[in-house]
Amino acid sequence: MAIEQLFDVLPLHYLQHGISKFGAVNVALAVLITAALGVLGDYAWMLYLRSKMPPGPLPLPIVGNTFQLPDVKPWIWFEELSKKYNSGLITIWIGRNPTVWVNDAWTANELLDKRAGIYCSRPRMLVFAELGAGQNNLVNLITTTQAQRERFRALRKLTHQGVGIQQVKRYRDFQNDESKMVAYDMLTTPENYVKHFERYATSVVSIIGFGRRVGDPNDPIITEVIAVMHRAADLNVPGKTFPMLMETFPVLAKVPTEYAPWKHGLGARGKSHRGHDFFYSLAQEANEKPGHEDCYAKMLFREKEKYGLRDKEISALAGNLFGAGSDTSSSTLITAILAMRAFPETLIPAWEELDRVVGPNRSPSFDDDLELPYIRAFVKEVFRWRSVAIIGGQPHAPIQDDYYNGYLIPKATWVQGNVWAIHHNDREFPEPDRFNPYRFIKDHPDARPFPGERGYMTFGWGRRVCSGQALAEQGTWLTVARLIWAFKVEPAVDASGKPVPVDIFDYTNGLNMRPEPFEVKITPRSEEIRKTIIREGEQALADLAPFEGETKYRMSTFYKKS
Ligand code: HEM
Repeated sequence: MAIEQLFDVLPLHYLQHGISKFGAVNVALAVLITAALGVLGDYAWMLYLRSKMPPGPLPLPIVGNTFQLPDVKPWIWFEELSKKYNSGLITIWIGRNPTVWVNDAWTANELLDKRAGIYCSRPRMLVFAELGAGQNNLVNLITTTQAQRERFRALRKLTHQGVGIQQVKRYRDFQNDESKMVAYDMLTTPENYVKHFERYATSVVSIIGFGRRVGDPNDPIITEVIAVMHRAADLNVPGKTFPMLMETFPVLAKVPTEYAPWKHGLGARGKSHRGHDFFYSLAQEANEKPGHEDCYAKMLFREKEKYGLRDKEISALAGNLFGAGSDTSSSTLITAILAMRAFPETLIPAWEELDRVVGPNRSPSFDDDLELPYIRAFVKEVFRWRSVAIIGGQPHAPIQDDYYNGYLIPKATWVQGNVWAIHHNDREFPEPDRFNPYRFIKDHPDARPFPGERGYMTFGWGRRVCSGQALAEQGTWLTVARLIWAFKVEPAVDASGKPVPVDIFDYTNGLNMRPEPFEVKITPRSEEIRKTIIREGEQALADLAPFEGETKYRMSTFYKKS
């Protein structure tokens, strides 16, 4: 577009030549007039597009709606706007980029699922992709050309060979064992429940990826990877501090980081994508180590030639397990604890069901699933109530101009599913902030129609739906069922003996959100159950022994914020 090109085509020597020939004042005037005309023309183009696109607040030239964005949690504002304009789709201009927000389950289903062939691409993303995980990483891959689509299919196929529906059934035993370790660790340090969940989630993907478990909750791989994920999740929330100028003027991303405060330390020259080297090193280390022949890293090296895999792709595929799988899965479990603490009445039918079907002498396993419909509903409600990927992960982008209800959605527009609004609509979920598993019990008066068989949109849509969904659903079922079976979750008490309240709205501001730290009292439901947890935990630890091992690599030595 005009303005962007202006920056690209104004080499300095032309300017110097112009000044010596026409004088500084005249050149300055000419530059000013050209710039003003450029801005005007550009704004006219923005307004023209706006008249065709879904409704939304009036954008300003160059900055769009950026300075109207709230300081935190813009998804709540988008939900309000969607109600105000009475439209499932709204347009928000982040700088000069129009972004379309889908606030309604039926519209999301219509566009992102039913028209999956059109909405299968990602837009160009400076912050998340080019300065972050890489635009050629599967999660960010643009699929507008045939060659890109073929690469996407190959990378996605390889991911499915690691965590596809059939594959994850093979992981049930060790995933179950790691989940038993959570219950076991909760007996001694229940106050560290967040750490136990992070260890569990990281260990599961580490075993899958590298044949190596993560046994220590303070292992730097947990803290370092999750810290990077939180930073990426914070930086990518559209807001006044969102480095949106770069998305509008990609040329700004080329300015050396030390002179570019708007880059927030991203993409330091010569250090960009260093995280990749870390994951490549982990994968190579696993590949060279004897044993665990079926781990994902070894599979990637085996398939390297067949798929023409570059080192960066191996690194990205291996890294995605951690990047996409550890923070998301652990945050979901923290939400489950918050729900148990804030809505204790929902545990009573769960305990009744578990006591009837499972009893105190063993913990629940997958084989019980069909006989535990309320537990299944409970887990679904955890996914719905406070979905971790609150704006549905990365944006989709249509590969051609598309129309919906007469509105234009131009090719390559950011189209983002507002999962908050979708799961918060009281037409589908009456009293949406109330945690209520009965919404997912068939024919129950609290159940409402919802597109798709799962009843929630926590894992995204269409061809970009989360590759790790089966693994995450399986692991969340196992761990939530076990936690309910094992523990009472009650208010913590302060020094004066008063119960410590919790706030069900007090969540972080990242696009992967989790509850802010809260205190809670977690104790075994009975002495018999406590003994079972110990017995099963000791057995699980013995069964997990073949996965014990150390890595010599640390993320912090590869990936430095400048
Ligand atoms: C509770 C846990 C999880 C949640 C809520 C979640 C959610 C999501 C969402 C919303 C997306 C974007 C989908 C879209 O663009 O429509 C996504 C993408 C993705 N997720 Fe997950 N995820 C979870 C766990 C995992 C795990 C455990 C893995 C792998 C081990 C994983 C791997 C991926 C990958 C590779 C993509 C990119 C797919 C693509 O662009 O083609 N996720 N996830």
